[in-house]
Amino acid sequence: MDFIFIEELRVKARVGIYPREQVAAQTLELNLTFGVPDAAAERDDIDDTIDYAKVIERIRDELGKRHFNLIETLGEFVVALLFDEFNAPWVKLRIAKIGIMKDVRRVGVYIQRGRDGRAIFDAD
Ligand SMILES: Nc1nc2c(c(=O)[nH]1)N=C([C@H](O)[C@@H](O)CO)CN2
Repeated sequence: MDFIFIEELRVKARVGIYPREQVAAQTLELNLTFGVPDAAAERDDIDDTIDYAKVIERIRDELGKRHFNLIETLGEFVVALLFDEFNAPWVKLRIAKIGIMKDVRRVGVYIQRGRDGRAIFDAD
């Protein structure tokens, strides 16, 4: 399996348990890796792979119109989007809030999963 990675993607989203986080969007940083079929590289055709530009567009679009209490729930939503809309066989996702707590640069969630529910292996 080959892997596509998207690093340090900045996305605006409303996420958090506090009232101010429910009304105001904050910037999240996403690091995302997902599996793609080896056949894509062989045929050199965008239709055989997962278009990372479309992935970014869909994440921005969906996160822009919802509120999540927990960063974990937001993370599971993004992973489900990759499985359900893009048929990704394997996903690794790290999502961080930036600078929201004193003396903490980033805080967030890390999810790694195969579409069948198992963590198959690590892409690193
Ligand atoms: N496990 C979690 N703990 C906390 C979360 C969360 O999403 N998952 N969120 C918050 C607040 O919204 C925080 O971001 C405000 O500083 C606190 N704990």
